[in-house]
Amino acid sequence: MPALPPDGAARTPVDVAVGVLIERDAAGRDGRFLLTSRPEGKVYAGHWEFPGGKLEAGETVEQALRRELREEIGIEVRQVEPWRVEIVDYPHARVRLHFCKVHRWSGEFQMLEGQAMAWQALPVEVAPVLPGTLPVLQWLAEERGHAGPTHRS
Ligand SMILES: Nc1nc2c([nH]c(=O)n2[C@@H]2O[C@H](COP(=O)(O)OP(=O)(O)OP(=O)(O)O)[C@@H](O)[C@H]2O)c(=O)[nH]1
Repeated sequence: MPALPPDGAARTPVDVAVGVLIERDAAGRDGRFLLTSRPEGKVYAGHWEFPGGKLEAGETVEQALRRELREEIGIEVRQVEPWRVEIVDYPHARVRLHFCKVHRWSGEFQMLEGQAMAWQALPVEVAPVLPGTLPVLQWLAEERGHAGPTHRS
């Protein structure tokens, strides 16, 4: 009988679309970015993350991102820029995170799932941050030439 693959390798990743909403200053430079807290009742409740969620059957990353941000924070995304893809192994799931930058959206923010929102710069002040979010803070730090911690430990 063939040996079973180790646990992590056996788990097919779940695709997740994640939006990194970024404000631009008057000179067009990237400024603060939006974090939201995970609502009660979800795994990692209270942890801060970039808003998003799992792709539904047949959806593209962009379609899922538009739907999730409409459902969770009440905005219409106007433009999506695919950025990086990262696989993270959690005890509860293996996820493939499709991080997209979003610079243009419309509508008023509404926290439709009882979350909190916070516009943040580096280092991030809200805590705790979801583990899967930490690489993104590192990428933003590299892009922005930010030295030192990216978040509170
Ligand atoms: N939204 C989001 N999810 C992330 C990030 N980083 C990260 O590891 N994840 C993981 O990706 C998965 C997203 O699932 P979710 O539970 O938010 O998705 P969903 O809104 O479709 O929820 P549901 O399962 O209640 O329908 C979770 O396992 C979450 O831990 C992030 O920055 N943002």
